[in-house]
Amino acid sequence: MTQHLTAALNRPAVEVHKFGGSSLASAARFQAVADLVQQQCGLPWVVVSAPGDTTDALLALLASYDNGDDIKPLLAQLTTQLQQLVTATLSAQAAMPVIAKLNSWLEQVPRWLTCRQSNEVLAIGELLSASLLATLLTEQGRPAAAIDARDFLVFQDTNPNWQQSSLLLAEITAATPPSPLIYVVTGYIGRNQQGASITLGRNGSDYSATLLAALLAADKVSIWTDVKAIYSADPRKCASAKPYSKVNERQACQLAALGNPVLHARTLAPLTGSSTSLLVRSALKPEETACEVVADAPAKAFLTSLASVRLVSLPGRLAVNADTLAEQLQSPVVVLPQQHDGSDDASQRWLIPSSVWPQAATLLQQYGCHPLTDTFNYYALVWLKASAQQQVSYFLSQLLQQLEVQNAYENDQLAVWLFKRELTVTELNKIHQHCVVTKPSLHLLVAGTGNVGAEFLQLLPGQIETLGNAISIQLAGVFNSRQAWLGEQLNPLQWQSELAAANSYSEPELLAYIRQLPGPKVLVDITPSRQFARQYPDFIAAGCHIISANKQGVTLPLVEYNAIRAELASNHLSWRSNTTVGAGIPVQQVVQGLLQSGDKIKRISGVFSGTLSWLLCKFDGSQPFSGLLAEAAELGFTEPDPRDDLSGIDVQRKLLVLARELGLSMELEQISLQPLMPAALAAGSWAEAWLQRDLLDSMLANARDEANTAGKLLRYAASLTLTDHGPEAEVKLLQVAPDEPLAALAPCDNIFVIESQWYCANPLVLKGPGAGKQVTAGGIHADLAQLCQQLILTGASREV
Ligand SMILES: NC(=O)C1=CN([C@@H]2O[C@H](COP(=O)(O)OP(=O)(O)OC[C@H]3O[C@@H](n4cnc5c(N)ncnc54)[C@H](OP(=O)(O)O)[C@@H]3O)[C@@H](O)[C@H]2O)C=CC1
Ligand SMILES: N[C@@H](CC=O)C(=O)O
Repeated sequence: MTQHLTAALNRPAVEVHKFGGSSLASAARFQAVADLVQQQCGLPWVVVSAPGDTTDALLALLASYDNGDDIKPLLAQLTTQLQQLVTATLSAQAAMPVIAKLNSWLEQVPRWLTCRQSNEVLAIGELLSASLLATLLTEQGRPAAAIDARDFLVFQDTNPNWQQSSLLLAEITAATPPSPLIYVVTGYIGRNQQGASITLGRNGSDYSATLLAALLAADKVSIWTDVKAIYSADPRKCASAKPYSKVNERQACQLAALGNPVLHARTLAPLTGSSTSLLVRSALKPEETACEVVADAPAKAFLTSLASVRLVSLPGRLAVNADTLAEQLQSPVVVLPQQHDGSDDASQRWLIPSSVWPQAATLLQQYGCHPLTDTFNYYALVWLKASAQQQVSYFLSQLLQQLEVQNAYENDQLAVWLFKRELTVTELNKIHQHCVVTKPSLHLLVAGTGNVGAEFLQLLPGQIETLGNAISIQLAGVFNSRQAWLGEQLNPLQWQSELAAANSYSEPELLAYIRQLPGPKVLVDITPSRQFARQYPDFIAAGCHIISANKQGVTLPLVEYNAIRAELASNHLSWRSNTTVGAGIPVQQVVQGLLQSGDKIKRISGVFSGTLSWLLCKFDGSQPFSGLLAEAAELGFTEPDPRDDLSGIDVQRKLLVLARELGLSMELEQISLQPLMPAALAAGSWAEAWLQRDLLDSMLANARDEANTAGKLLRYAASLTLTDHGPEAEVKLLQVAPDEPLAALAPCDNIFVIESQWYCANPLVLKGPGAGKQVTAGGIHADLAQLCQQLILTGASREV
């Protein structure tokens, strides 16, 4: 390869930009390419493919001619299509010479066909792209010249003739006028030593670009495509495919040799050993970071497939190697790793695409190589490993067995699996999750933005950061009873202003949005709404794990509660509700821990209401009870409607939650309840009840006086006892002696006294603040962190 041309051109930095057919499929996309070219610094060199599917249309024309059909209709259709492209892209005046050239090429088609000069026909698409783009750039004030690559790109057999090509290119640039020009070069075509046009095969324009870059000793080649990177797998099939920003050269070559569509096998060859960097960039999203192919990038994991291949067993010593055959076939030939089955079988196994098998068989015969056994047709999946340490795990091998893998070949760098049928997208995704370590990502939806919900959201950015190394939590929705702020990657710092500006929503709209979010996803219910909790089955069917601070769901009548559990089980989803009892105190976890480790719980009792604990601890007669109640509400201890606390229903619900944790099929009505408010306050709204607070004050003053007289303290207590006749559960106001465990509470404390087979004489006691927005929001985050842990351990997206 020569580098003299760059010196002769005396340009500070040389960049080659290649645009494929889909980037040039319409006038709008030509315009976008022209804009992109103009944004590049200096004088970029541009390599273009044929517009859209022009090459396919030309190939169809050739096939039609070979079949003896009349080509006129196809030719007329193509002529119209290309002329329209030109007129839609350029002004009338600028279009005229381009149309004239196009017509002259198309008019020669019948003659070329007769003379069997099919490559002349195939060149038309690239010639048009170069001419059209150069004219468009010039029209926009950036003088450009179209170059037919056949004027300089010369091949000897299948190899470029570097010296001749370099000299010819220098002559072209020397002959152009001195004003600075952007050169737009045709991809895909060249000339052989005899002067005949040749084409460079599938994705040949990429190869043209790297050949040109080598001739120019360019600093950089950008391959502009419709994808933004080289992915761990085909992103159209694998939802969790990872875009890589750097891919090492060895693996890029391997991928190309395996027929991966992003890079052509020969694309990389001209740059081997040079300092030219190769970038894959998205023409649709040019602002996104490019993916660079570099020599020393760490290896990554990839999964790539060959849809229909022949497995060919050949003798150990061969007169031809796989690379040579691949070159001749212009198609991948994959050498399979040896199977270490203990035999001394020295034969080689190659995979050859079925589409080129007839030619391959003929070539092999010419080299005197005869397949040892019959060849078979397979779908092949290849895993390029990120390191030699990556092995086929137990779970992966189980999965492969389930999918009826026929043959498996593995070495330190890759594993190849052969199947009798093409794998489905779901199957591919499952294998991908085992082969490519991806950080799970969890979509989070938050319902309820009141007292506790706002605190939860306030803590969220810190939690996202804390858990960020192992899992990516993406806020995907925040809503209350009025508005919903929905979107896949919301900034939690902006929830207040964004929600305030958000629209109202309907339940079907919300569900439709959630359904289309990729899993895993979690709905965090921080509302007090029973109606909302009744919709859990819909959210679960839409793929959501559930975290409830809302006690309504966990205390629904058994029929509904069991239906939710069944829906969760059939969707393999979980339900966490640790804050429904004891706020941040991990009561349910402790109960579950004891049960799972074989203990038998006999009784759970204590003070389960933070609000009532706070009120009764503080209630010394210096102010009416209702005065303290207003303070408790202000501090965020009370339920949204404080009568849920005063009526004892909140504690009754908590006791039911614990009973159900113990596996008891209980209903709320089975828990006897002594309210801590007069019945008259139950009617109407809370505002109306508040007007009758004197009744409440006098009831509590009386109770306090009675307790004082007995030298005791008031505590609102709950207990669940498992007796031989079944469970007994009650919630009531107690007078306790100052030396009893329930007496020694700080305001707002909950206490849970657990008596079990193991904790018999000396019960297990959990104590701490049982209400308040901070501890509750913290408790919800603990549930979220546990869910994340579960997703990390099980490989989140395996739940797909
Ligand atoms: N405070 C505490 O110590 C503890 C509280 N909890 C539970 O936390 C939950 C929230 O309490 P808190 O924050 O004080 O309540 P708030 O009344 O302050 O806030 C409730 C929020 O839920 C929203 N909401 C109500 N109904 C719906 C619905 N159908 N759909 C969507 N959103 C709805 C409300 O919307 P809008 O703003 O539109 O009215 C509001 O944003 C309750 O279930 C409570 O029992 C659990 C443990 C401890
Ligand atoms: N209002 C409740 C809040 C927590 O569940 C209580 O006071 O315990």
